[in-house]
Amino acid sequence: MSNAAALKQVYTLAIIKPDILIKKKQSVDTILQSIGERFTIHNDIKPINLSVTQAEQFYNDHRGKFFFERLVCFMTRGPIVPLILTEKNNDKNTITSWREFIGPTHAENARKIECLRGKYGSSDTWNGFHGSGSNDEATQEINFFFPTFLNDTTVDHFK
Ligand SMILES: Nc1ncnc2c1ncn2[C@@H]1O[C@H](COP(=O)(O)OP(=O)(O)OP(=O)(O)O)[C@@H](O)[C@H]1O
Repeated sequence: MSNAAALKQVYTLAIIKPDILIKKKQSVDTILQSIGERFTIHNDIKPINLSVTQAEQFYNDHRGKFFFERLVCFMTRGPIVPLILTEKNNDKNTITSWREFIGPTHAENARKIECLRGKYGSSDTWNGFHGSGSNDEATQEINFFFPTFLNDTTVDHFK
């Protein structure tokens, strides 16, 4: 593996999901501030809307599961904010750290601990936040939303 490939793995792809932008709009600045205290945000913070085709593609691994249609419907219901993040503490793994920060997928588990999903999520589907599950997934998901970022030579990927 080249150095560049190894160092690029520090990124993760986070999403603030539509439930936050629809139901908890007044909390977005607070959420972004708390994210910014722990993570560096590498992209412009810009709400975008996913088409059904894009949402189906993004969650393709879940195709066939009982919640797939519900998930696609939810993710296309309103704007989302995709974020490229790195953990500010170099001793911590960005992907694990962000997933810990957002908390468990299911609302009932998330509410038991201090985490973003526990605080702002509403249900198993409307759970507020996404985080890449692995380095490969992070690369794939960053390329999905930001096709030029990982190959952008004007970005310092070596920090
Ligand atoms: N049992 C379920 N019932 C309803 N919705 C679900 C269920 N499991 C997952 N989902 C929805 O599908 C998304 C993707 O599921 P996945 O298993 O990948 O969870 P995750 O990795 O915690 O979430 P994400 O991929 O969004 O970070 C979840 O975040 C949630 O919105």
